[in-house]
Amino acid sequence: MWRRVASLSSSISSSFLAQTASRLNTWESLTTGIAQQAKGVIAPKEKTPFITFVLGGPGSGKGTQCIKIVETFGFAHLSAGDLLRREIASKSADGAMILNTIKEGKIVPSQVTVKLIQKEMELSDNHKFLIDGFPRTEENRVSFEQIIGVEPNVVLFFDCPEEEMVKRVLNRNEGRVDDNLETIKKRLTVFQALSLPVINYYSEKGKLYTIKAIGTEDEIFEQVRPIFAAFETVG
Ligand SMILES: Nc1ncnc2c1ncn2[C@@H]1O[C@H](COP(=O)(O)OP(=O)(O)O)[C@@H](O)[C@H]1O
Ligand SMILES: O=c1ccn([C@@H]2O[C@H](COP(=O)(O)OP(=O)(O)O)[C@@H](O)[C@H]2O)c(=O)[nH]1
Ligand SMILES: [Mg+2]
Repeated sequence: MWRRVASLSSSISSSFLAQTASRLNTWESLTTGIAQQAKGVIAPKEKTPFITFVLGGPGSGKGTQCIKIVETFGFAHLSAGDLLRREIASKSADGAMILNTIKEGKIVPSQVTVKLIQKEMELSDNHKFLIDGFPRTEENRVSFEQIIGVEPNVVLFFDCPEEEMVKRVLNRNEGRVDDNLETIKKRLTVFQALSLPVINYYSEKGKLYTIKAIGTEDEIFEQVRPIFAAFETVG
């Protein structure tokens, strides 16, 4: 956990601090609380974070492929939808609002989702994060950048035909309140209107990797594998 390095920070030489200053900037907002504990010295994390956003319509196979990426490349998997469902289950203050939003296929306010993601990142021992199903709107994206203070290294887009996504969601069988035809239709409209602009943004930034999300799970993973393999080689 990156908290533990806070106590070491006072013994780190100033030249080391100078060398790592730009890296630390990326962690500044995430580490603010910890930095304050360390007598005003910003606590370095052991490694620069490597962030992947995993995007795609409902049922495009994001979660399924994330499991394979975790197994093969050792990322921490943070599913925004799972974090929100956990809030509902824990009967937190936001639980009822989140449940209604999910049933309607709408998007939960950015601050709520970003706070949950931030907490998970802080608690993780890992520095490689797969953020699954987020950001879903431009507002989500900007909010993450402002609150967390970092941008993704890689953005995966699972590109899947609508009729295939509908078929998969209706067969998902996980007892989800949003896996019904009425909600999925709303979700597809929200995806087109609000999520595609985020995907286009990262395409223009040269960070987008588009995966043709039809075929078997293994066939799809063979498109995903080389993307991360290339980053492993670079170091
Ligand atoms: N390549 C695939 N072919 C057929 N079904 C798939 C494929 N990948 C995932 N599924 C199934 O489709 C459903 C939706 O997949 P999931 O990973 O939950 O998608 P998402 O997280 O994008 O909504 C699940 O029931 C999953 O088992
Ligand atoms: O950043 C997020 C992620 C999810 N959701 C809500 O949670 C639902 C389910 O998201 P999840 O990623 O679990 O769905 P999937 O795409 O995997 O079917 C979405 O339709 C939204 O209502 C949200 O508001 N913000
Ligand atoms: Mg999912």
